[in-house]
Amino acid sequence: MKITEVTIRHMQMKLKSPFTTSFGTFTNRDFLLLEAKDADGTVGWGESVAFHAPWYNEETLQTNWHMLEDFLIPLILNKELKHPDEVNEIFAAIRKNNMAKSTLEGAIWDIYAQQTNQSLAEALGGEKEKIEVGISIGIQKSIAELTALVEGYIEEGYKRMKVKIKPGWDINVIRTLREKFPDTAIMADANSAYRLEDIELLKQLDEYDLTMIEQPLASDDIIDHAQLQKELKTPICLDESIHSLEDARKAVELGSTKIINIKIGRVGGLTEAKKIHDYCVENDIPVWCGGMLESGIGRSHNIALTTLSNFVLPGDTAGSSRYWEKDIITPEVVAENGYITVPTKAGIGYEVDREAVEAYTYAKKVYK
Ligand SMILES: O=C(O)CCC(=O)C1=CC=C[C@@H](O)[C@@H]1C(=O)O
Ligand SMILES: [Mg+2]
Repeated sequence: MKITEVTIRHMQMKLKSPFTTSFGTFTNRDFLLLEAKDADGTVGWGESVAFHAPWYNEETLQTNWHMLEDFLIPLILNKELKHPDEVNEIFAAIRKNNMAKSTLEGAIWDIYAQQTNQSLAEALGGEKEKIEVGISIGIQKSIAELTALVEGYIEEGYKRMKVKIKPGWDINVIRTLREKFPDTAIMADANSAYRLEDIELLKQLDEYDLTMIEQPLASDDIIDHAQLQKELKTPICLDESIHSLEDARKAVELGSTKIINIKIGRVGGLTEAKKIHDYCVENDIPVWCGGMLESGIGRSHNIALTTLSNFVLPGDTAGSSRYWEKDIITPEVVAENGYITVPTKAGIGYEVDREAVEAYTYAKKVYK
């Protein structure tokens, strides 16, 4: 492999429904789409999951563009590569900026899979022909609106509901959902909205048979989570706290988490995501694939990663129609009865709808 050209596009796609978390609400998804071309003409696609503002982590669409233009693309352009794992090693010299790294690395994995005539799932060592997925629902204006949404998604066949919680929108919400949906798998994502002082309130959640509580405490913490997990029956799942295999090892050894939400962008790419998966296999820690409101490109990478054996819990990779009037891939990602069939074509397994890409492109730049 030798990447001879990279195009970065700032994409703007309107979300079908606003997404509210303990950080705030947004109705559009601005993100970077990266198209890499190999010397032999093969084209691979990657997607930055950084948001327009640094609310989920310290990265933004703009910091990603700066890091790709000034550091990451220059390290890769016209360099002979034998395997995408080399990108993880080359980028180790650059501190953090994982979402920027993941954007370019993902496109190179796509090229490698095509050149070796494998689906991205096979290239990663995936085994599944279909993957189980759930739905993540943002904070709603009322509990009635939330329960109506949950009812609708259960009718669509999704079997796991992820709801957001924050102080003042927690116990009543979970109690109502559990009463209305006694047999549905329900999990709560707090996005660091609580403190260790809230331990008595969080312990009340143990009554409702949640599959997990995601990231209840600070986004850079594993110490207080270990303390909290000792007091909770419900498994803690870490998301924002885990940026690397080393973070995962320390959190597991401390007892800070019993489940890990792996997000390719947050951990710096597919190679690191696979390392975390493999470590969790050895330590009996189930994992699942989180979502970042991706377009079909990021969604296709999530699907491929989720085919690895230890992705045993439904992830947040719902169908395209949950997010977009029109996605930028064909066919769109479709979840049937809570399952997505894994594409078998070489690479990400979907065609990119270039007309739709151009229609959503706000700005673009080519690097040669
Ligand atoms: O992509 C999806 O549908 C899931 C999105 C989602 O739940 C999240 C995205 C980004 C930050 C949070 O709000 C939340 C998460 O932490 O998992
Ligand atoms: Mg989360």
